[in-house]
Amino acid sequence: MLRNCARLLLRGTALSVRPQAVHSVRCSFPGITRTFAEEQPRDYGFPNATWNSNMMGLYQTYLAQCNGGGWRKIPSYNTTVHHIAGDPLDPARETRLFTRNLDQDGDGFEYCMFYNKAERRMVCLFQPGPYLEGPPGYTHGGCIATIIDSTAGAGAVYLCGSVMTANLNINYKNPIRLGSTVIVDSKVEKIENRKVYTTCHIRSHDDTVLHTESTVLFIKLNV
Ligand SMILES: CCCCCCCCCC(=O)SCCNC(=O)CCNC(=O)[C@H](O)C(C)(C)COP(=O)(O)OP(=O)(O)OC[C@H]1O[C@@H](n2cnc3c(N)ncnc32)[C@H](O)[C@@H]1OP(=O)(O)O
Repeated sequence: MLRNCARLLLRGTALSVRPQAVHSVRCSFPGITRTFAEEQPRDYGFPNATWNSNMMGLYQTYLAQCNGGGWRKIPSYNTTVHHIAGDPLDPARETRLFTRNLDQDGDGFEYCMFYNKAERRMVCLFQPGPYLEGPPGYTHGGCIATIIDSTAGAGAVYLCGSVMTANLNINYKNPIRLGSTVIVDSKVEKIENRKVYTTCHIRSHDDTVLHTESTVLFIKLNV
């Protein structure tokens, strides 16, 4: 049963999304204007007005490396597919991805991801919002664990297909100020049968501060 649930959850999180809510969103930034078709689910990995200048600068830097530089931008939706035969979830029920569960842009997890298959890396540009507070003014450790798990998990999924987190170890080195921009950099180091070993570091936007170092073990499900 647990295994089936895991399959359903992770199959959904992998590479496709349920075409669900109707969104009509316009994002305008210097050089970037996008209007989303009504029936298209919103890709939350595109800039919005709450992104600070460091977030925008890094976004443009990674985006530039998507043209022949080995990177590609990963779409980010607010829900996962669970309309699969035998799904124990009620198909009529709305679910939301934990990291995309707030309605107001900027309040919670603001992030976008870029994937480099050759380097087995998934990089997440992350700007924690005010509703992720732990210590006054700083990001809650559980939220930091979440963005590590999500980034390393996405990297494992893009390389290996459906996986489930089995173990997550974090050394918290320096607190992350709310509203700042950090780089979550994960890498698949080793694959042994069903076990996918990853490392993940979080550094400040300018690479001067190491916030966390971590290892995450994922177990492949569809083997
Ligand atoms: C694009 C979008 C991407 C989104 C990414 C999303 C990231 C978020 C991911 C999550 O949040 S997942 C939710 C949190 N994780 C869980 O709830 C997992 C709960 N645990 C389980 O479901 C099962 O324990 C698990 C699927 C991980 C493994 O159960 P299995 O029955 O499939 O495997 P098994 O126990 O036989 O172990 C398989 C191998 O892994 C090893 N293993 C399992 N758990 C381990 C562990 N904790 N530490 C070390 N090794 C472990 C185990 O020893 C064995 O090694 P060997 O093949 O060498 O014998």
